[in-house]
Amino acid sequence: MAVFTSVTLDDLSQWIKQFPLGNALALQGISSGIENSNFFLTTQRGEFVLTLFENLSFAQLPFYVQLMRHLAERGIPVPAPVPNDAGELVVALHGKPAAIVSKLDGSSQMDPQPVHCAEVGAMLARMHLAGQDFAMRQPNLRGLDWWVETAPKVLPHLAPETADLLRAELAFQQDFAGGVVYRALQTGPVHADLFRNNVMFVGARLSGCFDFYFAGWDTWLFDLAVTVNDWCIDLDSGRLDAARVLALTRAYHAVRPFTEAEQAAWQPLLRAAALRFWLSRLYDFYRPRAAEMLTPHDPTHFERVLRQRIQVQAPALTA
Ligand SMILES: Nc1ncnc2c1ncn2[C@@H]1O[C@H](COP(=O)(O)OP(=O)(O)OP(=O)(O)O)[C@@H](O)[C@H]1O
Ligand SMILES: N[C@@H](CCO)C(=O)O
Repeated sequence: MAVFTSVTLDDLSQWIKQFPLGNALALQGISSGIENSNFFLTTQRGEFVLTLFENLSFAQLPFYVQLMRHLAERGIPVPAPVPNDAGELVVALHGKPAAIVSKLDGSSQMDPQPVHCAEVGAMLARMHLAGQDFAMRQPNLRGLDWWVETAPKVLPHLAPETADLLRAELAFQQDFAGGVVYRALQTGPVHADLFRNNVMFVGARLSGCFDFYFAGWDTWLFDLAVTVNDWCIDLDSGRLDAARVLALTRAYHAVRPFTEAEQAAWQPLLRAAALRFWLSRLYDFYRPRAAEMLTPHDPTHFERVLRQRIQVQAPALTA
């Protein structure tokens, strides 16, 4: 279980009084996350999720929780943060920033079919449009600057040929990000981590998405590339599955049509999205943190995905 900070019902008995939720009745650590300490929390008012943020500061958090509130108010199915009596969405618990959000119905679809991918594509496009009038700005903290800063920390651990791939891809991405095509891409607040395990379904209907704690200002296309690189691939080989790619991208396009620059940038951004998670997984793998139980994600998966995106042409965005 990835619970980095232990919390008991006793710890909550006074703390919960600042929220309009009644008494805390049950608390259960959630095993699946790797970034934060998450708990299912039952109170007299219903079921919620309590998150203690292990890496994010009080200064960084308003962006994420306000974005969730903004999207929830515009009908995007995301967890709504619960304000305390002072109107605050983030409050200290055991010295760490913490938030309570509504619990979504449904369960993850870990074997997605085109029908699920279409739901995800349409929701992502609606989310991008709904974020257009969000007033706060925060960069994607796992964007290019972070890649440049992090690569030297993991390179010494890699075999020479793997290190060459990382260096070459980073150089390619720096070059691409400096070009006219990249600068023409539409930007806004993006989720940036919309993997299968961050979306809920009830049957074939998407019931919500969560885990906004890697959200930030970035290109909409990067968000789409992150999503496609998880939802539309064969997990063993990293290969794209054309039927799922088309279902997801067409559903997105139907809500928010792609621009010419986006079509030109598609393959480079699929590579960028693979690099981003390869790097973060390498970083987590070689610099593990203490947790009660933690299984780090496999970095070689995204190395395979990156090699695939370099070698194999992806289906065109509006084919
Ligand atoms: N609002 C919610 N409603 C229902 N379940 C939730 C909600 N938020 C989190 N969960 C559950 O908690 C689990 C872990 O949450 P989350 O993915 O946010 O953790 P994390 O540590 O930030 O993870 P990650 O490894 O994906 O970055 C999810 O897989 C999901 O089962
Ligand atoms: N989605 C990330 C984990 C952090 O949310 C990964 O698969 O590496």
